[in-house]
Amino acid sequence: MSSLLIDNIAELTTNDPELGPGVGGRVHDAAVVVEADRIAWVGPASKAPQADTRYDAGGRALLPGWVDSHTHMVFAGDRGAEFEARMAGTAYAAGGINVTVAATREASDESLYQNLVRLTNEARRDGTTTIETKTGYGLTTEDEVRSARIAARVVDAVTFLGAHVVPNGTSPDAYLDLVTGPMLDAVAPHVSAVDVFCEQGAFDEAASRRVLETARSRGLATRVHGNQLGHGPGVQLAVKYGSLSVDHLGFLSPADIAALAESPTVATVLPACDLSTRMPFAPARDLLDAGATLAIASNCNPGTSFTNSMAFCVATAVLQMRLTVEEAVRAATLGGATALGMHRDGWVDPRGNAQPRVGMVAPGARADLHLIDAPSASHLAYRPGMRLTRAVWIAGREFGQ
Ligand SMILES: N=CN[C@@H](CCC(=O)O)C(=O)O
Ligand SMILES: [Zn+2]
Repeated sequence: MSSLLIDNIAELTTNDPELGPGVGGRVHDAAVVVEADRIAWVGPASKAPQADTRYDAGGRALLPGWVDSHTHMVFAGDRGAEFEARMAGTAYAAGGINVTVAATREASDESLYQNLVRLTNEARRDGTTTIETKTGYGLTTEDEVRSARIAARVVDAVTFLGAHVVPNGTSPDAYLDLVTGPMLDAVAPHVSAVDVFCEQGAFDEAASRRVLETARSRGLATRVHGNQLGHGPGVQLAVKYGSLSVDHLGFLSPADIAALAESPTVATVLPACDLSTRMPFAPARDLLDAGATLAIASNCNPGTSFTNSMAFCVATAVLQMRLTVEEAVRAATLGGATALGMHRDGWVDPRGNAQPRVGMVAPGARADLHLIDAPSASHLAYRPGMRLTRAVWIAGREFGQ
């Protein structure tokens, strides 16, 4: 088994309190040894063991790769005109999803696959080493299974979002029966979780409850799109049903924040989406101060957030949501891993391979690393909009820049 020593690291973010102080577990003048797909050793460069090969980090900062725990990247078509209208004053509404549904149904398998590969390559080049994506632009049994199968070839986690919106020309009751019945049966073998868009114009409290209850009764993990466009029951349902995460969170009551603070359900904020829809920023500061586990994700999709730049999301979370750099980096790495249940060893990827934990740089973790062209992680927010990625390793292999 060949080993790689990365040394001359000015600042290493480990996210491991046993390795360094603060929420980032930072180590200065550090080195890391990678063996095959895992981290074998982490510590001060002066104590680093020998390895087969050496990479000189050149006094730069090394971080865990980004874990993007919320995207919708199996789609076709473009909604630039809708975005332009929104910037001219038209409010975002859930109904826009059906525009992408129509284009996605029309697209060939190959073009959906190629679009997903293009988007995931963009993300990986920019330091994202773990990617979740959702179905939800097919909304027939055949199109949802197709989306899940295509996603399973490319990403690390696939979530079934048949309950995204009621497709045009279908009755809400009939669709709910389908999405909690035959459609779920057909898609379940290809996904690791079920999501529901609990919002006005999508699925109300009773319908969302039924989606979550059915998924739970089948032993599937759940997630919720909640409290995006207004106050609503999304957070409370996610907590009640033990969902892995509830995502968006622009409109939270004190009781919602308290519920998340006391629950293992991860609060996932989506700063690029808040910006791109001109909605209020989710109260990430309040959530952290209350004690909730926080994740930051891109929500890359053609309607509300057409970016997969986690660095942009982190910069926005620092500059606009009042997080410290360490907090934002942790939320975009270990926070995302927790939201996906990948912060522990042994999670199974869509190809059926058991994987080591992600989201930290610690012995035994997957060797997912992101070297930036800066002496410290602070530059991610200090130099907003700059592409700082210098090198990326995914499971120990360097990803081409
Ligand atoms: N909110 C629901 N789904 C996506 C938007 C999908 C779309 O508009 O196409 C989201 O997370 O923002
Ligand atoms: Zn989403």
